Amino acid sequence: MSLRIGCVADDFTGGTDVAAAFRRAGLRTALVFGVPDADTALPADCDAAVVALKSRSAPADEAVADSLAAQHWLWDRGAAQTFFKYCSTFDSTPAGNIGPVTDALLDAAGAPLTLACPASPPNGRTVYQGHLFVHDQLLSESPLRHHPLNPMTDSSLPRLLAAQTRHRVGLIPLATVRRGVAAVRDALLDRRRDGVRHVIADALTDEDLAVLGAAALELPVVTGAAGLAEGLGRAYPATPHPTAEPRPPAGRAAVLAGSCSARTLEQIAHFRAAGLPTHHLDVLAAAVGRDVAGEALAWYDAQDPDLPVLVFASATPDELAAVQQELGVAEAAAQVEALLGALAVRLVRRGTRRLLVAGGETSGAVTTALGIDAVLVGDEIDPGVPWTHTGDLALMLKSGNFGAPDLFVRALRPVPVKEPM
Ligand SMILES: Nc1ncnc2c1ncn2[C@@H]1O[C@H](COP(=O)(O)OP(=O)(O)OP(=O)(O)O)[C@@H](O)[C@H]1O
Ligand SMILES: O=C(O)[C@@H](O)C(=O)CO
Repeated sequence: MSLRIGCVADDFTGGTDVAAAFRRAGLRTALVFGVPDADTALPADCDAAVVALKSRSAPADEAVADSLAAQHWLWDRGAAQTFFKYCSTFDSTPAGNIGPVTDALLDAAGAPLTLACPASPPNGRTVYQGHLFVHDQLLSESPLRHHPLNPMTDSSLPRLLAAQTRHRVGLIPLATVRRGVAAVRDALLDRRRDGVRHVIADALTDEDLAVLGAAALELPVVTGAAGLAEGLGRAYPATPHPTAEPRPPAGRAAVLAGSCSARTLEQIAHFRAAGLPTHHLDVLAAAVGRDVAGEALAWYDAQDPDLPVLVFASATPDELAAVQQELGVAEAAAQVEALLGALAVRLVRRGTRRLLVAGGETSGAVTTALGIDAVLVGDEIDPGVPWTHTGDLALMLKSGNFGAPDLFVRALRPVPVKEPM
């Protein structure tokens, strides 16, 4: 069976988030890491595939080239429709690549226009009169105004997008969305007659996104975050799947954390408070040649194999600043990513079968070190945080701020071993 929908996501954990949304909508979904090639094999019998790139902060020409390569690969596997997934907080700058990538995907598809909506109501992201809200605050008044890479100081999506494309940008307001699918389709035709290429739509709820998804079913290119992906996925007629869903295997369980976000730090504290074993990686010691990975492995070998373990480099803002001051930001990140990647390989060799990785960059380092290029998306444990499967390994890639504080403990509970009949 060939794919029905293909998705290009601009980062790894965003890819995981959107893949979970397609699966929630009833589509059997694969997640592919990095630009795939002819040898990249998809799990059998998938309706949707998400190619997760690392293009969010990349220069526009590089992001365009990678996104087009992914789109062609997805077309070759039957995906007639392309969904471009960016962050629900529209992370980008005036020199950003959301506009250029969307224009390139539209040009390649020969499509006149696209529907765009980054709303993700379960995460508090809504769009009203073209303005993006984060919970009860405008984007530009939310903590995202201080984002280290892309400070978001404007909430107007039409203005943000107009700065990134030479084409016309328009809006479908909430009143039209609330009139239903036919009204949105009519509005799309009107905007097309007016020469608009990027049609931003308001949405406050999952029901609004279901209306938009149904109205966008025939568009070759649709863009947004996980909310619209789920709406679109629900508009596809259900198909039966002969292949059984994989379950997380029994076997040792471990967390590798490189994310320093507040939520990850809470999750680590919760794991420790639950009495489960944790081990801290000393990044400065690794930088001066101490065998920090070897020490971590010796620690792992000494633990009760029935308990999940957690190995972390994650640091508080003050600790992080001190390490970065000593090593430089890039060198510090490279040390951490090399350590966690090498550890992932050695833990899996020693029998870890459920591996939870915290952090987008960290996830990239771990999947690369493990040589994993595609996984099948399985049970979602918290919104946007599913188990994924490859061979006899279950992998969970967690975005820094995703998941409840007790996620690590809940996700890594022992898997009941089936009684023999
Ligand atoms: N102790 C440390 N010292 C210096 N750098 C660290 C340390 N711990 C982690 N890092 C670096 O911090 C960065 C964390 O980014 P990562 O993307 O993994 O997490 P995140 O930003 O919380 O997640 P997301 O991208 O999903 O929001 C990584 O590059 C990691 O190598
Ligand atoms: O859309 C979101 O907020 C997330 O999937 C994400 O992209 C976080 O980096």
